[in-house]
Amino acid sequence: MSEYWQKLKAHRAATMDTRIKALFDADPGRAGTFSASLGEMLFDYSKTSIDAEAMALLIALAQDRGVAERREAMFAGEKINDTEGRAVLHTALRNPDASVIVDGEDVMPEVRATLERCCAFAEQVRSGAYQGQGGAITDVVNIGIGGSDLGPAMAAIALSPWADGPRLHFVSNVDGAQIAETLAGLDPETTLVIVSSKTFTTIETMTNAETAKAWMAQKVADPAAQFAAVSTSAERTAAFGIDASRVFGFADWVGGRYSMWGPIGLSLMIGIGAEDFRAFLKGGAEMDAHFRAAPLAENLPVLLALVGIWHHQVCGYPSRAVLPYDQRLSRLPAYLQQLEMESNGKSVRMDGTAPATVTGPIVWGEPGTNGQHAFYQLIHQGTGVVPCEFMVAAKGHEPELAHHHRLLIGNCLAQAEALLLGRSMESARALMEKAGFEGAELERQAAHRVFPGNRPSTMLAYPQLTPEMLGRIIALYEHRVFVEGVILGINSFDQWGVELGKELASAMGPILEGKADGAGKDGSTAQLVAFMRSHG
Ligand SMILES: O=P(O)(O)OC[C@H]1O[C@H](O)[C@H](O)[C@@H](O)[C@@H]1O
Repeated sequence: MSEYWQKLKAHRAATMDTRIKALFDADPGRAGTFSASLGEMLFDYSKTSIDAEAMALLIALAQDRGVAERREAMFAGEKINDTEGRAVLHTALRNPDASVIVDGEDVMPEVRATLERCCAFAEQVRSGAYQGQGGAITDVVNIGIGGSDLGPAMAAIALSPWADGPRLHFVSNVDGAQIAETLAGLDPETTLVIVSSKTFTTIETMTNAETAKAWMAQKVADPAAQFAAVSTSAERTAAFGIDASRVFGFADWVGGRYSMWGPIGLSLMIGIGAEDFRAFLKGGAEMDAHFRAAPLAENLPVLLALVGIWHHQVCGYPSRAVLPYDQRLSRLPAYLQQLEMESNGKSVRMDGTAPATVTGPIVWGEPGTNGQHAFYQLIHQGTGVVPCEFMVAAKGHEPELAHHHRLLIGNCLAQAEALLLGRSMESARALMEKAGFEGAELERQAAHRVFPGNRPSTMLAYPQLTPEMLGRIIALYEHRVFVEGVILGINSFDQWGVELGKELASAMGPILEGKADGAGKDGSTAQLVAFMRSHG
């Protein structure tokens, strides 16, 4: 363990009893000092126990771990994903004017050409220049899972005020319930199906794609003509029968969970239009430029990562909650669960050794104010501490409902304040006295109304959720994951942990069908197979 980890732990131990509120009392400028901004986006991490010394140590740790060097290696197209032998260049997708060399070749002409093709196809679908066999496309179904679903599905909700194209639907689960219910409401003659899969082998996606094709074939003479594909495998998309003119490729240096900036965003492009999609890319590129240029101590992704390191690795809080006070970001927690947990949920470092500290935390969340009426009880009064990452826009999209938005913001700020301040036993007693309690009963009732407070939170505030702002937010979190990964010494860009379950699942099919026996299975699995066979 490097000297900075030791120093951070020692500093935490020495300052544990200092309440965050006391840090504000001691330093009237605290909010400004422990905040950073990019244009009109403000990141305030002052409601955490990080003080000047902790921040200096965290920055020193980031420097010691080579964050700046790794960052440049990533942008330069070096093969930093070295367990898969790949570069990591999703940033190139949102910066089409850049020049990036991989294996001696400038990859950008291809990136630009694909973006142009995607945008052109999206506009053809929107304008009716491309038609279904029963007329203009009214509905688009994106079939994909994980990184081939969560990004565009999340963004389609986030950017609904910009949706002026065909309706978008997303099918990911192999559970037939989802595709059955989605297709039930649609007309095959005016539906476009986009099969999105980096590998084009994912069992869920391929099963759903075949089902959609059969559904289409019931009413349409040439079902494949109403399919498009997004994949790195031109061979497999051709084998599925999709014409190359509607196949949009990307390179293996775009990780699945980092892929919404390229052709995986095709459904979104159709929904909101090429121009607004480009604004989303622009927002991502702005965050990239900031990430590369801003000093570490003013660098939003670096600061967000260091707050994460402080809370999980130094303070030992096991999870973090993402709490967007923005109903349109309702799928952001799910998106971030893949981004963060698939990237940094590792038990091995780049060099093959075990990490010296815990790695990625559990990430969870729900939009506010809904969460307040559900799990905030635990956040306020539970025995464990959950650092909360709030986010909120100053302005909504419903001017006639500005009073709703005021309430939304009020709740968001009040929750962060309540977490910070808490309520002492003394105040709880005063409340109970007013309510007419006395003696032992007053004490008992008051104890239930105590809030420990001193619970950390951060706030990401922005003027309004626009395509550009969403691009900034997503890129901010991507780079946060990267910085945390570099500090932990792990590869944030592979996902070997998803493979074993897949292998076992493909062997389970024949056993469930009774075509293979389950000999050698553990007792529990054998019992469950028997249950499924007899009740199925
Ligand atoms: O895009 P695909 O190749 O179909 O992959 C879809 C998803 O499945 C895999 O199991 C990975 O865990 C994800 O990172 C990926 O996004």
